[in-house]
Amino acid sequence: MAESPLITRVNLADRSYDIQIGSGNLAELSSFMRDRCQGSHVVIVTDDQVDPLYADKLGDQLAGDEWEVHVLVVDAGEQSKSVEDVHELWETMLEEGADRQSIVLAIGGGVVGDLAGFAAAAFARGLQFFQVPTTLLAQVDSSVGGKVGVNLPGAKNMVGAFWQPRGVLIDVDVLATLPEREYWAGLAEVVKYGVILDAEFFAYLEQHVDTINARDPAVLTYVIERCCRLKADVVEQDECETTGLRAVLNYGHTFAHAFEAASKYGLLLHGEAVAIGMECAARLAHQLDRIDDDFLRRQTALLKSLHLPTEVPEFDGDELVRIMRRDKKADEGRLRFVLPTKLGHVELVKDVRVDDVLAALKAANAG
Ligand SMILES: NC(=O)c1ccc[n+]([C@@H]2O[C@H](COP(=O)([O-])OP(=O)(O)OC[C@H]3O[C@@H](n4cnc5c(N)ncnc54)[C@H](O)[C@@H]3O)[C@@H](O)[C@H]2O)c1
Ligand SMILES: O=C(O)C(=O)C[C@@H](O)[C@H](O)[C@H](O)COP(=O)(O)O
Ligand SMILES: [Zn+2]
Repeated sequence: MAESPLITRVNLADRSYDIQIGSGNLAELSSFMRDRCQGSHVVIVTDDQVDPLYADKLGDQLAGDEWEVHVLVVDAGEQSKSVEDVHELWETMLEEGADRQSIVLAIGGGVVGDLAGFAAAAFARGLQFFQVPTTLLAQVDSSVGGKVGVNLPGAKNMVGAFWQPRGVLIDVDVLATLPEREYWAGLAEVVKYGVILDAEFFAYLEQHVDTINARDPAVLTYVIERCCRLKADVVEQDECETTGLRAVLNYGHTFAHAFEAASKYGLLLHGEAVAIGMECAARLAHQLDRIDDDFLRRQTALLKSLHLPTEVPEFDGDELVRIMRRDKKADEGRLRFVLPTKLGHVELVKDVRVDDVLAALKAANAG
């Protein structure tokens, strides 16, 4: 018999919600939603790869349980996280009769979650929203915490909102169909959680590399639950990144977002960019005498053992720095980076010198 799902709660006053993690629990989607929202009109947003695998059947499940269902399908991939795509979603939602009582349900990876969440946040000034994340990255990170939005060509996630879901339903079974590259990319955010918040979890990852690479369901369930809990603890204390605490979740992302925008979102997956970004951030911290050789060695080794890249592709360093100045953490154009001091602890560091950033980019490739 399947084990009962785990539930972890994100406590945010009247915006609190459950993250349910289980195996085979997508069968309970209808009751999961019914217990947590008003209304009966559901707009499912998914992509053209997840639709035939999961969203189509989940739509049938909901329709069979007396929900009125519309399924909106975008092209798979980062290019769909655009102003044009969200505009098209809004137009279609209007045509399909969506109103303030409608519910937006994202079924897919982080692209679908961020896009659908932003469509929900702004349509009629805010619709109820649920997440069914189907990539590892979305299960450990993007479906939790309420950051939703789209990219501009020159700046990642530049237009968006904080809009919490009513609930997040995670079924680890769906990871069985995830292509290897996408699975590995999700592991970058997993490693991030160990580095920024939990040295013991980092050591657990080091000790379980083989079972993680084999997608062992019990190990994955533990990993997903731990990441969701670590993220929820941060989000509960700084929901809208106002005190600076939430910025710790951005470790490696100042570099990562610059790589993604510089390559027009077409070269690296987000998780791959984060892995390289963490390597660069660690190199930067090492240059600034904030971490020792052992930290650097362990982070690089773990990333590599999980099939993640650590070398920076051919980019113009000055162009990367220009993009980094638009990072949402930048302070009037002055660069700020999340840098570690030891495994399990990072800090937001201001006034980092451009020469040090350029040197870190070079050092990532020298190691
Ligand atoms: N909001 C946040 O807090 C947050 C956090 C981290 C990342 N993100 C964002 O998430 C995005 C990346 O998300 P992603 O890595 O999930 O990429 P993605 O959404 O593009 O999904 C990756 C690919 O896997 C396919 N796929 C999804 N589930 C599948 C399954 N179960 N089986 C087979 N194929 C499947 C998709 O069709 C897609 O082609 C980026 O835009 C990033 O900025 C947001
Ligand atoms: O939830 C957060 O906060 C994060 O920073 C998580 C990141 O993994 C994620 O990529 C996020 O979308 C980055 O946000 P941004 O504000 O830097 O665009
Ligand atoms: Zn990320």
